[in-house]
Order: sequence, then structure tokens, then C-alpha cells
Amino acid sequence: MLGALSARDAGALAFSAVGSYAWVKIFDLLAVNGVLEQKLSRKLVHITTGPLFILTWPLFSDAAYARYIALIVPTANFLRLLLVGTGVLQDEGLVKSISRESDRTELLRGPIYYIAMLMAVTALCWRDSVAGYMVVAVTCAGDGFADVIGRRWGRHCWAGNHPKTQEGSAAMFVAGAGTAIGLMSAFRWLGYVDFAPGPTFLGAVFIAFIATVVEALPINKLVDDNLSVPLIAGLLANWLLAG
Ligand SMILES: Nc1ccn([C@@H]2O[C@H](COP(=O)(O)OP(=O)(O)OP(=O)(O)O)[C@@H](O)[C@H]2O)c(=O)n1
Ligand SMILES: C/C(=C\CO)CCC[C@H](C)CCC[C@H](C)CCCC(C)C
Repeated sequence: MLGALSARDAGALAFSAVGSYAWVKIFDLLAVNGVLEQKLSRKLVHITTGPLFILTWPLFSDAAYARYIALIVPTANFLRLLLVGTGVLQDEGLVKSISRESDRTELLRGPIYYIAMLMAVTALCWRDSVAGYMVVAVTCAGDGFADVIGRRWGRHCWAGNHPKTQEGSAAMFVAGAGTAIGLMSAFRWLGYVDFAPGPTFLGAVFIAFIATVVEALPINKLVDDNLSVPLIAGLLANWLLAG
């Protein structure tokens, strides 16, 4: 029995590890070959890796230790960014796919906070709490779409925080709330969480709104969006959302 569970968790771990490497590599190749602009490649990695990582969770067994096996992949990625960001390891492709200006030290800010968020959600929430889905939805899809949409179609800047736009914030709100409701519904359908959809989805919409307001505040020179957005969403979800 234990052997069968271990085989399942080992398979899930292998899938997640190979998947994370291959996914970032695909965007690296697309950026290096000029198919995708570097900034867009970085944001597409930002939007997709967190939700895709969460979608690998059902592959793991019901064992109490399963979350810690799942935690190995973000932890390994955290160490990889730490080694490349500090210059101990060279990986031009990685730097190009997830930094703005090919500056390796940038990996030590937004991207490493992003992975720390995934590690915290895996360890603290795992499949059993809707708070984790909320945090991943607003940080990955919400914050990512604010940039992708705002940079291209943003016309109306917020007063006091010039580069951020109302169009970007609207995209963040819709993508954050929509992804949260989608992930919560999927994991409820799979039987990992149980909640009353009406109040929980209303709470998710409210939290996506507050996270959108926080993202638009002129504070990202003081605190990175990959810290402020998950922190506010996590605190509110823990307080407001049951399950
Ligand atoms: N609410 C928002 C957020 C972002 N943007 C657009 O996306 C760009 C980058 O936004 P920012 O949050 O500053 O992203 P970065 O600092 O590049 O990346 P990150 O915060 O994810 O580390 C802005 O200049 C703007 O064009 C926007 O229009 N509206
Ligand atoms: C560019 C990023 C943030 C900037 O705001 C995100 C960086 C992502 C990491 C390099 C890779 C993270 C991998 C995940 C821990 C696992 C994904 C698994 C899945 C199967 C694709």
C-alpha cells in the first residue's frame, strides 16, 4: 500500500519537476528566438506557472506527507533562482525568460518572491483551503494580466502612480476573480474542498477587488507586487472565506 502511494507521489513529483523545467524552457526559447518579446515571455511565465503547479496537486496521493513531496519542486526552483541570481550558476536562458532587462539580480526579487508564495501556499493551504487558490489566482493571473493588458491597451493612468492604468486594473480584477472561482470550483468538484458557492464566490470577488486596489497603489517601489498582493489576499481569504 505504502509502496503504491509512494509510486504515485514519485510520478507526480517527476511530472511536476520535468513540467516546470520544460515550461520555463519553452518561454526561454520563444524569447531567445524573438517569437515573444522578453517582457511578455516573463509575464506569460508569471501568469501560467502558479495555476499549472496547482493543477498538478490532484496527481499526488492523500498521504499526509504528499504536500511536502509537492513542495520539492518550488523549493528546487527557489534554490535555482538563488544560485543564478547571485551568479554562482550561469543560466542566460533562465535570466532572459524571467527578467525584464537580462539582469540576473532581478531573479532575487519578483521571481523569488513568487516562488516563496507558491511554497507558502503549498505548505500552509495545500488542497484543503480555498485561501490558497485565492492567493495564486490574484498573484499569478490577476497581477500578470494587469501588465499584459495594461501595457498594450492601457490609456487611462491612475493619478499618482503614472505607469499603472485603469484598463490594467480592470484586467487584474476580472482575471483574479475568474481564476479564483475557476480553481475553487475545480477543486470542489474533485472533492478536496467543500464550501457554499454563493458567499465564497462573493468573498472571492471582494478579495480580488481589494488586491486590485493594492496593486494599483504607488507602493511598488517600497514593496514588490509579488509580496503585497499575496499577503493582502491571504490575510483576507483566511478571515473571510470558509473552507
Ligand atoms: N494596474 C496595472 C498594472 C500594470 N500596468 C502596465 O504594466 C506595466 C508594468 O507594471 P508593473 O506592475 O510595474 O510591472 P513590473 O514592475 O514590470 O513587474 P512586476 O511588478 O510583476 O515585478 C506598467 O508600466 C503598465 O504599462 C497597467 O497598465 N496597469
Ligand atoms: C517570472 C516569474 C515571476 C515574476 O513575477 C515566475 C517565475 C517562475 C519560476 C522560474 C518557475 C516556477 C515553477 C513552479 C514552482 C512549478 C511549475 C510546475 C508546472 C507543472 C509548470
